[in-house]
Amino acid sequence: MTRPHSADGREPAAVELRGATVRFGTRTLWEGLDLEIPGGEFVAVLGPNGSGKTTLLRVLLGLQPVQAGEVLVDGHHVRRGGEGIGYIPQQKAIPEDVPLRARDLVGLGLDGHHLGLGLGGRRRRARRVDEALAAVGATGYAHAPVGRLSGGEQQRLRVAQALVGDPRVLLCDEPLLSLDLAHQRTVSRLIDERRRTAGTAVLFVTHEINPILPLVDRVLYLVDGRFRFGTPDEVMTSETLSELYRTDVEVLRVRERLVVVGVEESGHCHGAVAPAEEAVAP
Ligand SMILES: Nc1ncnc2c1ncn2[C@@H]1O[C@H](COP(=O)(O)OP(=O)(O)OP(=O)(O)O)[C@@H](O)[C@H]1O
Repeated sequence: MTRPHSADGREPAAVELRGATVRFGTRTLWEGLDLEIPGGEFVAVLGPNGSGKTTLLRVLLGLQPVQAGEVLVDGHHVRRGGEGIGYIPQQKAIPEDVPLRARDLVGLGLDGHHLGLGLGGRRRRARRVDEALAAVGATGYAHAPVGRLSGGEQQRLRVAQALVGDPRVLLCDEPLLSLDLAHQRTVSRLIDERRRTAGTAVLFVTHEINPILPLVDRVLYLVDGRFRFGTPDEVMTSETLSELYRTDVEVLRVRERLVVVGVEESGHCHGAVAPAEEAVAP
């Protein structure tokens, strides 16, 4: 894909939203969203259930139209099936009878890539798949039927599938769920390495910022149509979160971890403790 340059010859941002607005019927999910994310940046996308985090990823994938504004990936207006994006979707178990081996699933991430025809092309493709499997520690089950693998094993394959095509932008929807601590570290390290060596921009949706906090350059925090975009030090403060949630929220730093007090969420917590648990913070 050719990369258009701006008038001053600079490379375009990996991701750019200008005044983007999404509405479902009469409900405005968010409006006037401006984001400019250069290659190599790691952005955590936070917010309570239903605040529109997954919808933002769907917008970037060209699966969800915006009602106003512009959305560009690598300088091109997004379209469904566009190149250059790797996507780790929110986890759903793969049905047991899906007739795919682990390496076939990873290979799907190369569909649409032109690696050449004939034996040479097939070899290049196989090598890329082998490397991606090895990177997530999945070589040992490369030939297993995917439906028989555990949730964590399947998740590592999704990560390999998203990375195998060398994406310019990597969209991750809670990719650490159901991974044990060792594999959470493997996967975060892999994503971090990719953005450092290949300049891939990362948008990482999560309810739990602490495992990735050292990697995060900026945070996009969405709450009920309001949003804030900035460094963790700018966004993860009592003042900013109290404004966003329109209630008193306290952000504490405890041994390099962020503890958000006063925000109750159903389902998950992003380093948050509900008021009844406040005393737990050591
Ligand atoms: N196609 C659609 N039509 C109508 N409403 C939709 C559609 N897609 C999403 N929504 C609504 O938009 C809101 C945001 O959904 P989204 O999945 O983006 O939230 P989220 O922040 O990722 O939530 P979670 O943390 O629970 O995963 C939800 O209330 C959802 O029901």
